[in-house]
Parts: sequence; C-alpha cells; structure tokens
Amino acid sequence: MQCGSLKASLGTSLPCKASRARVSTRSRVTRVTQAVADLQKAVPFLPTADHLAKWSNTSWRNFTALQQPEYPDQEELEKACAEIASYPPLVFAGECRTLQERLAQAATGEAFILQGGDCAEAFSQFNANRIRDLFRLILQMSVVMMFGGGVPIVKLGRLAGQFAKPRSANMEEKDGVSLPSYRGDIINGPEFTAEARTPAPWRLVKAYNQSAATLNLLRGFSTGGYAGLDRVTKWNLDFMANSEEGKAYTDLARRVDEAIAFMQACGLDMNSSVMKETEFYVSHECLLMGYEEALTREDSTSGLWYGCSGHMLWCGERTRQLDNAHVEYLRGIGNPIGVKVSDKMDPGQLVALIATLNPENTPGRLAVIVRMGATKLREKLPVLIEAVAAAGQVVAWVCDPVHGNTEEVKGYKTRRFENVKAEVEAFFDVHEQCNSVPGGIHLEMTGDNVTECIGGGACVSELDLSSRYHTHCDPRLNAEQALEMAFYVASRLRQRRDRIQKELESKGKVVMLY
Ligand SMILES: O=C[C@H](O)[C@H](O)COP(=O)(O)O
Ligand SMILES: C=C(OP(=O)(O)O)C(=O)O
Repeated sequence: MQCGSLKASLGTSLPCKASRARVSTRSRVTRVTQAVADLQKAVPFLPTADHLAKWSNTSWRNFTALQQPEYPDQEELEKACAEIASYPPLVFAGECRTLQERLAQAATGEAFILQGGDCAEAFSQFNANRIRDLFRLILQMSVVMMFGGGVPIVKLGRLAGQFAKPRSANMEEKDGVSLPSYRGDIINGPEFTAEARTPAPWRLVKAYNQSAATLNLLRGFSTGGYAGLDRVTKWNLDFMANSEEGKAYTDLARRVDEAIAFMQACGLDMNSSVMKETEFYVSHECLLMGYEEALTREDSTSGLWYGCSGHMLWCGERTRQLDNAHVEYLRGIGNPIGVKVSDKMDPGQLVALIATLNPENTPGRLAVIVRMGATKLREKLPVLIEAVAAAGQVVAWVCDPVHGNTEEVKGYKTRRFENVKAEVEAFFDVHEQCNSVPGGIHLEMTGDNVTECIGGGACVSELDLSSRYHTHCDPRLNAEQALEMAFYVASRLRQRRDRIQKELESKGKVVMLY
C-alpha cells in the first residue's frame, strides 16, 4: 500500500500506527514493492485454470444464496430468465476491462472513484429527465473533485441495474398486517398490498428493458456532446442555481472555462474526444442470482465469462460470506467487482475474501467499499488496511458513508449530513495515518430536489422529511447535499496532494504528481 502516485517517486509505506509493532517494516516493504510491480503491469483479470476448474455461470447454484425472493411460480421465473438469456448483453467485456484499468489507477491514487445513484431504481420514476439530472450531477461533482484533487474521476453510476435490495427483515408489519418486505422493483412492488409484495417474474424482464434504455441514453449523453468540457458552465441543475453549492459550482466552472480558453489559445483541440466525451460506467449490487446468471456471457476474445448486467458488480454486506452463492458467482466473472464491508468484518476474513475474489492480485479487479460510521471506522479501518497491506493485496479503498448512518426520525428512514461527512472525514484521516490510498466515494444520491437526508447547506430539517420523501428504500443525498460532499472530498484530495508533494520535495525527490 503506497502513498501517492506511482509517477511520484515512491517512498516506503508506513504501517498504521495501531499495528506498527506487529509487522516488520522490511517484509511489508517487500510485499508493497511486489504489489507496485504488479500494478505497473496493468493486466486484465485472468484467473488460472485451477481457480476456474469448479466454476461455471451456474456453479453458484450449489451454494446457499441468501436474500433471494420466494417466487410462487417457478415455471414463470424460468421463462423470464430464459427470455433474458436470449437478449443481448447490456455491457461488453472490453468496457469492463477498461473500467478495471481505471480502478487500478484509483488503487494507487492516480484516479478517484465517484460511485453514486439511487438506493433503488424504480419503474414508476423512470424517465429521461431523472437520468439526465443524475448524470449531470455526477459530471458536476467530478469537475469539482478533479479540479481540487488534480486526478481523473472514474464516473460510476449506481444505475441501469440497481433494482434489487437486501433487507434486514423478510416481513413488514403495518396495522397488524404482515406482508413480505419490499425487495426492489425487479422483485416486488413497494405498495403495501399482498399483490404488490408477491415476487413476480415479469419484473425481471421490465428491469432488463429499463436498464437497456437507461444505458442507451447514458451512452448518448457521454459521447454525443452533452458531457463536453465546453459545457461545464451549463451543468448546474435549475433548482440549485441560487444555492450556496450552486453558486460555488458556477464560480469553479467559470475558472475551468477560463483555463480551457487559455489552453485553446495554446492550441488545445476542442474537438478531441477528451474535450467532447466522457467515460461513464454503471454498477449495481449483484444480488438477484437468476437475473445475473441469465446475463452472464462468455467473452469470445478472452474466453472469460462476464456479468453483462453492468460494468461493475458489488457483493453486499449481507451476502459476502465466503462459502455462499454470491461470492462463488463473483469469483469467476471477469468484471471489476466491489465488496461492501462493515465493522463486522474481521481482518483475516477480509484477506481470505480478497484472495478468493482476486486470486492473482490483479490491480483494479477489486474495490473494498467500507461502510461503518465514523467512530467505528476510525477504530476498525486501520486494522483492515494493515492486514490487506501485510498480505500484499492491492485493492481500491472506497468510502460508503451512508449505509452506516441510517436512523429513523418521525417514522422516516433518514441520514444526517453531518454524520455522513464525519465518516468521509474519518476515511481520509485514517488513510493519511496509514499512508494508504483513499480510492473513492460511494453515495446513495439523486439529482432530484428531495428531502430524505437531514442537514447540510440544503438545511433539510426533521420537519421537511415528509415534504419530498420519494425513495422506495433508503434515503438519498439530494443534489445540493451531494455537491456539498463533492466540495469536501475535493478539499481532502487537494490536501493529500499538497502533503505528498511537500514530503517528496523535502526528500529532494523529483515531483511529478499525476
Ligand atoms: O440499501 C441497503 C439495504 O437494502 C437497506 O439498508 C436495508 O434496509 P432495512 O434494514 O430497512 O431492510
Ligand atoms: C445494500 C447496500 O449496501 P450494504 O450491502 O452495504 O448494506 C446498498 O449499497 O444498496
């Protein structure tokens, strides 16, 4: 685990203070040196024949699959899965491999991941404006973070497939009536009726179609001119124009615009793809196994199988057991993957899980997405980082500051912006203390002007919760709160960059920070 970019002259990694005594510096440095050498290869994920010997796109069926719905009509389910299996893939293996390269850069500090979107996409909220507004917000946040941090931002939507939800309880009770919990629109409906809550296979096909249409629009936005840097001043969402964050964004966008004009005067080609297009990837939790299996396809160029429902798939906190179906499935597909980690994760368990999911220690293959609340994170994350570094494993560390901060206020599930920000602050502090790399942020957020999370500059109060509470599951940061978070992350990325630069200068090393 090293501090700073590979292009910066690398020093040795300092151990976390918490466990400095346990691992000898020499062995750690040897492992880190090996990991860095691996990183420089930038290879695609290519597991050995041994690793894949017992794996197939259906081998997950031999393991226990948690959080799966009980369909009353199995035949209908099989029909829906067969139909999806006959449809085209939603993403392509080559795109997944490019994303893996980007994540490898995030693991070394040469890029930073912004992963965000709805808690659960909904059939009833599906329209072009909502997709555009989330896309626009992600572009805005990226510009803010890129400007502050001086690193490329890997844009990764929780989108075009984020439909299935794991739940704490199988049943929900209201006024003495007990019905199956809502598990996302791909499974059942949010309305509290027996009919809506019965898992229905037609929903899989509808989710596939919605994902395909969403991706189609996103591809258009990414490459059709909408995301061109010459439009940076036009991405503010209308309702944000007069907010503090909106104004701060306008100021920053003007500075970017001026810099672009200067570069243009120097000869920058405004029609180059770097200026006109952006890379945008989609991700979701790999949860509903029948759907994932139906979209698992063999790549003719590499012979590997890919989960073609999204570029990156992640394993949830509730389904990441080593000997269960989700890990079995994910260990064999070629996509970059993520794994959610709460304070319940033990360091030895994490090292074993990483070894299973990324046996060749391929850079960019794996993101560890931590979500445990600020206080627990300050205590537990250093130990996890140290264990992973001691094992010489390369991962991109990503902070999900929302899932460890859910509470109930006046009957609404909500999150307080100050707690969410405190977790991000803790994440950056811990990485600074451990001399490791903060690789990204993962947010449940929306481009809509909702009132689901309390606080922030948006000043959403407890009393406002009922006003525009539209999520079907967990509360999302609204556009203003998300942009405020982007400014905070940008400030931390800048701090980190300045610190590394000073350290290197003081050692008399050549400074070439990204
Ligand atoms: O988004 C994550 C989970 O699906 C969600 O937090 C579960 O919420 P629950 O504890 O209300 O089931
Ligand atoms: C369910 C989710 O997270 P976790 O697995 O961390 O609870 C999620 O991100 O939607």
